[in-house]
Amino acid sequence: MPTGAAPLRQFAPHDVDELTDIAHKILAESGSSAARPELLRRVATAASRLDETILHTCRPVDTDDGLYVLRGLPVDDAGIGPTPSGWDTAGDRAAAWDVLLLLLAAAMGHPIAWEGQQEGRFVHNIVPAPGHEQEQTGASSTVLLSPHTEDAFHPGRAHLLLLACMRNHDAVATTAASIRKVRLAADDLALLSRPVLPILPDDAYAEARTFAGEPPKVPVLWQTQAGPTLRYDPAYTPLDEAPADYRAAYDRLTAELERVSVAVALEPGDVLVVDNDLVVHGRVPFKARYDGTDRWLKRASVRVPGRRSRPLAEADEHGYGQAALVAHI
Ligand SMILES: O=C(O)CCC(=O)C(=O)O
Ligand SMILES: [Fe+2]
Repeated sequence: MPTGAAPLRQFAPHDVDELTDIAHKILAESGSSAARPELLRRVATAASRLDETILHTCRPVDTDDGLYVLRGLPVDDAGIGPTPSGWDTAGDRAAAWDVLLLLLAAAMGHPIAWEGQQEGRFVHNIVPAPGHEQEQTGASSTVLLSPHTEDAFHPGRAHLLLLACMRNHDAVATTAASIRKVRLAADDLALLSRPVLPILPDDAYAEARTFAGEPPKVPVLWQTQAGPTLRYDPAYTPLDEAPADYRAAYDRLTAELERVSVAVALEPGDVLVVDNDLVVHGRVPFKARYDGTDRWLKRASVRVPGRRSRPLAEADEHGYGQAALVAHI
């Protein structure tokens, strides 16, 4: 089974019909999947009336894997048209899936967007883009996208990340590693729970990268009643500024995350739901085709109201001037 060790949650056929019918209806009423307030309101109303069995399938992660795959929703490969050559040309392509993903997101919490990323869209298109092959962003391909917490630099980052697969002919895997499977010595846990280094904004946020304020130092690990959570993005963490013992502990965490990492090769219609407090995700390297048949994911981010999985001190962080737009429902 290509999803590796990811727990699979299958939608029943009549749940699939309900979700796709609602998505098409909302899209027809709204004319476009661009998330205007009216569309978000329609999605919220529809999400609040979803069938109990759908809500049960979309329940929070309930294993130490920290993730699951939703399966059963259809993708019409011919109908969605060619894979766009970049997020900026995606526009309304596969728009019914934008609505579908928002509907699932709204069933789990509040969908969020970022003013500074993909023009404030609530559903991002993740496709390999010419000229970006080597970046540490979703647009890359030839490099390993190293494991990271999504939007780790920001206190308003998502609690859940939803990755929906439109197309993946080469079965390119998303990687995922859960902190709940990691084994570390008590000394390492203690050291990594101290605020020693900042996490800087990633390359997807051009404006935040020029922010003048002092970068806040943040802990990598945090203990909650349910177990540890993490905030980790080595590609944007200035590790050479830390003392040697801290760096060594960080390296041991990295090695452990590698040890427990699973590869999830999404199939069209799969929706990978990742708990962003438990799991770091990445992507294996691949060769982009640039012929309209490339791998194509859609991504939504969710905040879960009332969750206590993070240090209270995060409330004082400036977030590098970036604001999360929350679709309050
Ligand atoms: O391409 C993937 O599988 C994951 C990319 C990624 O890190 C993201 O979309 O946040
Ligand atoms: Fe990511």
